[in-house]
Amino acid sequence: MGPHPAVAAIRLAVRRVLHDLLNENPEPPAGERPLVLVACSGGADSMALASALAFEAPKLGVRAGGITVDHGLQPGSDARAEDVVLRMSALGLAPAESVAVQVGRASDRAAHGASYTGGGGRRVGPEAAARDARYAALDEAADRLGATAVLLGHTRDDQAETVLLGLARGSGIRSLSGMAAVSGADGRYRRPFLLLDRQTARKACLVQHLPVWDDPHNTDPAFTRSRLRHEGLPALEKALGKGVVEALARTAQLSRDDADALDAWAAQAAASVRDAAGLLECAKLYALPPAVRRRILRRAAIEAGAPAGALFARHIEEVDRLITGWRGQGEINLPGRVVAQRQGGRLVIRQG
Ligand SMILES: Nc1ncnc2c1ncn2[C@@H]1O[C@H](COP(=O)(O)OP(=O)(O)OP(=O)(O)O)[C@@H](O)[C@H]1O
Repeated sequence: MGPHPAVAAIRLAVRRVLHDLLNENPEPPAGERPLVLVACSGGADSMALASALAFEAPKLGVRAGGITVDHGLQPGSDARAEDVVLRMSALGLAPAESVAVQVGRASDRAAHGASYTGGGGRRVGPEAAARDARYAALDEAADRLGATAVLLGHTRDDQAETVLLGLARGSGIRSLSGMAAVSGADGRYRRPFLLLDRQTARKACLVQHLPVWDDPHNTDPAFTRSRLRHEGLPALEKALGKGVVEALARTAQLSRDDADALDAWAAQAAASVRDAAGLLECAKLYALPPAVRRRILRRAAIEAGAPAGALFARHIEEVDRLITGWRGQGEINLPGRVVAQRQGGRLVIRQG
């Protein structure tokens, strides 16, 4: 008898990613077997992922290890992290490690010297600060251990939530495109479960008798994502039907393809709208479709020193009005002390 369908599904998802990794890296360094790590919180999604990696990796000549990050946000989190390490070891993952980070202040350092500042020192909320600290620690662990990839347990449900959060921000199709299946430096992070629903991951843990830890943050209504998970999405499903999660995940994929195409178009067009001195020509910008023009403006603002995370759609719209709604406006102030100004048919964006 084959494995339970949920177990078969999680294993297939991981096998596909391992095949991709082996195809991309046919020659592992110094003839060693490649190492793939799972980032495991001890929750159902990443425990299911850990079990599937431990099962599939040896069959493909891949070493499988696991890292759990102790954010130190709750009393006893260190003991829980050690417990996750034991569970990962019991699955056969080696190395299996916990890495402690401190979340909260920009001066904090993750263990082993990894640092986080929330991307250029921008101000971050508690959820984002924990995430930044976690990725810094995972990056550091992957470098130190020479791992080819780090697997993350985000599911289709997480993807649907991310799309809705992007939709609510109102900042264009890039923010609707959710999480990428492949991301990070050299495509280090992989999300094998992005097309798999959370219930399947949970079921796979249940039938394999894997104990899972439910993060109290996931049900705490103080957190936006938790409210969305427990109130927003169920209400949408009630109003629109059960297919909503799948449709939102599909929206993510379609939006990502569109956003990538528009980014590529904008990158090409950016050169053709500059004069010999490299300044942006307003008439040429005016002739471009708004989606392409705004991308060029955004890129120019970032190149001038505006921090990407602080640059919102409304900033770019204001700069765009210097092109499309010119009535002699003055300078537009952007984050990072960047100033945009129209001067004699040219758009000048520079740090003031
Ligand atoms: N403390 C942690 N240590 C290591 N990896 C983590 C940790 N927290 C999250 N991750 C990774 O990030 C993924 C997404 O985490 P998140 O908390 O957003 O979602 P989740 O649905 O609660 O996942 P899980 O059920 O695995 O906890 C996890 O599946 C895991 O791969």
